[in-house]
Parts: sequence; C-alpha cells; structure tokens
Amino acid sequence: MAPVSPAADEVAIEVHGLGKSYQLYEKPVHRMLQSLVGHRHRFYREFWALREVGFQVRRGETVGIVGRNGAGKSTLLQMIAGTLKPTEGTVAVRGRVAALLELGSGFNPEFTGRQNVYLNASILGLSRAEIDARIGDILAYADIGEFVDQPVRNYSTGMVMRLAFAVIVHVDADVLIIDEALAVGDAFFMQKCMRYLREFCKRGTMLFVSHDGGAVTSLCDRAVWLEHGKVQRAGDARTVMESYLQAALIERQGIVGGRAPKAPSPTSNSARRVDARQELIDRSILRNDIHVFPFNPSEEGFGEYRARVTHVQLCKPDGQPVSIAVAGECVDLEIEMCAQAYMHSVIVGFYVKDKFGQLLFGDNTALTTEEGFSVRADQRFRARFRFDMPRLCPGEYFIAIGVAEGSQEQHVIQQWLHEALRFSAVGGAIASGLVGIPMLDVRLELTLHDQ
Ligand SMILES: Nc1ncnc2c1ncn2[C@@H]1O[C@H](COP(=O)(O)OP(=O)(O)OP(=O)(O)O)[C@@H](O)[C@H]1O
Repeated sequence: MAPVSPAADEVAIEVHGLGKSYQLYEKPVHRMLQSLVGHRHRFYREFWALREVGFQVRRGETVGIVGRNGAGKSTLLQMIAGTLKPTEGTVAVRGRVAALLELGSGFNPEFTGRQNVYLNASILGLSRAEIDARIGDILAYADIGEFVDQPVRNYSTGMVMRLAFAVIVHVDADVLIIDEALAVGDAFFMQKCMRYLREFCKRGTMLFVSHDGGAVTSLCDRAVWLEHGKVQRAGDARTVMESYLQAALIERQGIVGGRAPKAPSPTSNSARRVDARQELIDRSILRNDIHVFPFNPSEEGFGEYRARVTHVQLCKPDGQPVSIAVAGECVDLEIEMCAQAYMHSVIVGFYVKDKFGQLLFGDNTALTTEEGFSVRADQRFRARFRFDMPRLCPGEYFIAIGVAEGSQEQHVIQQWLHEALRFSAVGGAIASGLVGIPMLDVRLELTLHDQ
C-alpha cells in the first residue's frame, strides 16, 4: 500500500499473496468420509475467506481494516498476529507484536487473573523480573479489584477485556493488532482504551479493525477495505472511508429514512429553544464564529445523476446568505437541485462531518415529504433544513449532500457530494466533544441541608 517502496527496516508489516481457505462440509459425515478416502475424492467445498491480499505497513503507521461482516478482517489480523496459519502467501512482522483479537485468547480460564497476567506477558516476551516489576501497574490499570485472585472463568466479558488490555498496555509492544469490537466493558474503560490507542499511534505501529468509520478516519493514517476476502481499496484513510461509505450508501438505504404519508405542518412545534447564555457568550471571547465557504460546483460526487445539486448555501431564516454564522444562531441549509429526468419519491439529506470524516449530525426530508414527491425532467426543486447551528470546536468541517430516489427498502442515490460546503469554526467554543448543543439552563447553586 505504500506508494514508494520503503527501506526494509522501515517496514513493520509485510503481507504478500496472503490467503486462507477452509474446507466446508455439508454434513458431518462428509468430514469422516474425507478422512477415509484421502485425496481420491472431495467431500468438501473449498471456501477462500481471504485471497491474494498484499500490502506493507511502515513503522509508526496506523492502518485501519474495514469491511462488512464476513469480509475477512479477523482472518487477516489473526494471520498477521500469528494465531492462524495461512493457506498461501507470507506475513512478516518486525518488532514485538501484541494482539487483542479474540476475547480471552491466551488466557487459561482455570488460572487466576494474576496468573494469567504472568502467562500472557511472558508469551509476549517479558521476563519474570520484568513482570514482577509491572504487575502492580497492570492490575491497577485493569482495576478489577479482588477478582484478580479468582479464576478467569468467573469473570464477566468486561473483566476479561480489562485484564487483556491492561497486559497489552504494559508489554512495550512495537506493533499492536486490535479488533475494536473487543472494546467491550463500560464506557469509561472504553475511553481509557481509546486514549491509550491514540497515544500509542503517535509512536507505534497499529493495525486496527473497525466497524466505525469515524474511528478509522480519526485514528488511522491509512485504511484497507476488504470485500469478500480481497482488497477492494487501500490508501489514505479518509479516501478509503469515503469510498467505503459510498458503497454502503448505494447498497443500503443511505440517506433514506422512514417516510411519513403526509407532511406535518411546518409551523408545528417550531418554538425555538435558545441557549440560556447565548447573549453572554456572543459578547465574550467564547463567541463561536463559523465561516461558511461558498458552494463548490465543480465536485461531481457520485450517483446516477437523474438529479444534480446546483447550489448549496447557508442562509438566515429571512433568506439572506450567511458567510459567518454564529453558533447558536438559527440557520437554513438550502439545497437547490435540478432534475435531469423524471424522478419519483425524492429524498434529500445531509451530513455534517469533521475533517477526519467523522459524522457529527445529519438529517433528511423523508419524514416531512409526502409520499411520492416527484419531479419532471428539467424541473428545479429545493430542500431546506432549519436548525440552530451547534457549537463547534475550532477546525474544518464539511457538509455532504445526498439526493436519492426510491423507498426506504429500495432506493438509488442520484447525486452524493462529499464536500458541498466547507466550514471553518473559530473562537473559544465552550463545547467539549464533537458538537455543543444549546444548554437551556445551566446553574451551580447551594442546596439546603436536611433540616
Ligand atoms: N473456521 C472457519 N471455518 C469456515 N469458515 C470460516 C472460519 N472462520 C471464518 N470463516 C469464514 O471466513 C469469512 C471471513 O471471516 P472473518 O471472521 O475474517 O470476517 P470479518 O470481516 O472479521 O467479519 P466480522 O466483521 O463479522 O467479524 C467468513 O465468511 C467466515 O464465515
């Protein structure tokens, strides 16, 4: 996957022509018959879980592996981690590898947590003295209390995960191989794991299986998208994730949500709920200005193009275009389109995403459009979303727009623009997290003691 061949010592992982096949038997008896007749007759069907996969990962790179269920992600990582033997091809990994791929693998259920730490850490290459020196930190990190001296078979899934992760954190691995699906347990521990992984990425090499595009774009330099056991696309994480998302949108319903039979009145429930501190914030250095860049008409995006987006803008509710929106202010996102052919059941949607491609929020017209909203060729039409601009941390943001035709179950994307509008948020946003929402009431007060 690297564009230029790096020097050998710069390569941490090298996978070449990798493949794994399984023999699938329709009935258990076929397996027995196979063992009796040897190669003279085939009672099985050969199934390649992975085939002809090749790429390199440089030292210090973080690579995300994405793909739908059954695409071969775990198979690939298990072969790289050395826990599964390839049917063909080679894997070379330089440095100490620690993997978290299968919950509890490498743990003996009859051993206590403490004994398993010794077992696991020694498999990963630590000496007895090194483990003695680190056991306190490992157990403190896992934070499973008195369970450390209980057999692991009595542990909850979350406890096994905590212990396994705590070991990984303390073995000075050069290469980490992690299946994000294993980040089970409570939200606090997950956050702790993610913080560690983010820190690790800055110095180590990591392969990271994820079902969450946001995590890949924010954590990874590069991504490999697997489809039916083969590399569908590999390269820069954001580009790969965009194509992956694109394919998922085309295949699934994408922006199409549930459809209501009749549009509700636009005036119902329209009372604005404004942040209680809005005026105060706007008069202070905490004011959060969002610069809105003009619509980029040159982006083609993808789709069947029975409709094209001709203009996208952010306006004030009176229709005045906005070039600087203030967070908390009510704005309209207006999307102008032109049908290229007759379209039945039109739905328009948008996503706001950050520069890593993480989706922050989005919506579509499905619930407020009468069923069968149709347009004829050359007809111009418009979608409008009125919302309060959320508080955004300083940085770059994009609005993706989609126009689709069809039903919830079956639909076709007509045009999808990844970056129809660009925002740049400046100012001391008080929001923490991805977006800040209006705080309707914020207070700190003394409470009365019990009488
Ligand atoms: N031991 C096995 N015997 C037969 N088929 C297997 C075996 N292990 C995996 N497979 C098949 O290989 C394919 C790839 O599986 P793998 O677990 O690598 O996919 P994955 O991308 O990790 O999926 P998921 O996202 O669901 O975890 C699947 O079709 C799976 O059913």
